[in-house]
Amino acid sequence: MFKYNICFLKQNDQILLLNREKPSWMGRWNGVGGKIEENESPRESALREIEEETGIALDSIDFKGIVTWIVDGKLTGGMYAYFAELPSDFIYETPIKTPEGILDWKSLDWIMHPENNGIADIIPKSIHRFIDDANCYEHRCFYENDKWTHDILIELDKDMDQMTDKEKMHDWYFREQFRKGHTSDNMVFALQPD
Ligand SMILES: Nc1nc2c([nH]c(=O)n2[C@H]2C[C@H](O)[C@@H](COP(=O)(O)OP(=O)(O)OP(=O)(O)O)O2)c(=O)[nH]1
Repeated sequence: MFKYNICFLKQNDQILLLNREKPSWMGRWNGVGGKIEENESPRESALREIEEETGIALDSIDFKGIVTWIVDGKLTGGMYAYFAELPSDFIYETPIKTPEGILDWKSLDWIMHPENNGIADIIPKSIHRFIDDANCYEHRCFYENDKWTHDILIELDKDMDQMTDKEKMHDWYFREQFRKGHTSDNMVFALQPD
């Protein structure tokens, strides 16, 4: 249903980030990830994107929920979020220049620094949920006139990750969020068809 995934790989107190060569977040640091291809589940897509962008082949990765974008009151899209902790003795030397951008390990202190303007908005706000919280959330990010305004956190059911059927996932998302009162008649859904 959502078209993208975003993945955070952690080792000790560092996260592997990509300084992006192209939009979105061009020139800024973000997780690795990309577009979900047809006939691919969000998880399969995340594992493929990680391998394509970093060369790291993982067997397992944790689903952490979704990040959605509400732009001028419209739900315009979103991405599935994944997290993996790499063993302390895994050697991955950076920086690495790739066609997607520069890969480098960034410390959590650097990521969380209040004066850091070089990073995708959601990361300092949500990275600790991805790392430390066993629950899954929708991280709903609100933008007005191209500017971030605020975000809200809504707990999700981990089962969402098991749904490979896009229509089922779509129905489930809207039913769950309505049930919990997290959508309202004046919230407009403007997701583009797959
Ligand atoms: N489209 C979009 N992607 C976003 C936003 N915020 C954000 O973190 N992302 C993430 C999701 C993906 O991990 C990444 C965008 O992926 P991409 O367009 O490079 O997809 P891709 O690697 O499959 O690229 P390509 O094959 O089409 O060149 O950025 C946003 O506001 N819009």
